[in-house]
Amino acid sequence: MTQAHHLDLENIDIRLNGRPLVALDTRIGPGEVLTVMGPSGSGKSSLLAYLAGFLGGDFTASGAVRLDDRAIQALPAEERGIGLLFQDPLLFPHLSVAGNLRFGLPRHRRDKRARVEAALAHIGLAGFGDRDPATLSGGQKARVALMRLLLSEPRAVLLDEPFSKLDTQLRQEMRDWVFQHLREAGLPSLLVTHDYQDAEAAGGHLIELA
Ligand SMILES: Nc1ncnc2c1ncn2[C@@H]1O[C@H](COP(=O)(O)OP(=O)(O)OP(=O)(O)O)[C@@H](O)[C@H]1O
Repeated sequence: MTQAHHLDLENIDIRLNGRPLVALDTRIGPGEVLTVMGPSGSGKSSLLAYLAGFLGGDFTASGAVRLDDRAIQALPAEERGIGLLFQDPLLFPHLSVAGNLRFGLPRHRRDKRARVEAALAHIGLAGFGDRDPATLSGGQKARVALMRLLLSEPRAVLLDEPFSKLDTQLRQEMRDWVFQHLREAGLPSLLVTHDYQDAEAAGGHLIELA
């Protein structure tokens, strides 16, 4: 484990046009995954949007979001230190695979080339650096997306249905792979999913929004 981070969600109260939508008070420790489930419209995406810093205008929210004891709920999204992983890998089509990974690296990092090479080897894609991301398989794209996220050195991660577009076998492999990496990186994570097997593989607490 390189570093240990923790995320505190203190008395979070999200309302939509004044009506209570999400109420939550919990801590996510280093390497832990909190799974959030619930029916369509119960507020899962709104919770992620609040934590990430882009909740829409019809919503109001109160409560503190502390990342490593620092309140971040008033910071702009890019200053929060939170990484996002979505359903689609969202690789930049105009960049090579290596270019996508390089994009994740903080600007001040030196030895970028060596880091990207090491990252490619780590995800089993040594020699794939010059490839167009469109030529990768679904699983390869997903691995590049997670590695790009980890290279950006987030202090917490939000995952929004990250496996839902993968077929059953790949889904199983990817969930184990992703959760293992998040654990090893000591990152507190929040997973939104409709799949109980995702929750089981995540291994942490589960909350269900009503
Ligand atoms: N930009 C928006 N402006 C106004 N209302 C919104 C907006 N986005 C979502 N809503 C409403 O907020 C409520 C919660 O939506 P949200 O997307 O958070 O639910 P969800 O649990 O993520 O649903 P799903 O599982 O379908 O993705 C719903 O009633 C939805 O219609």
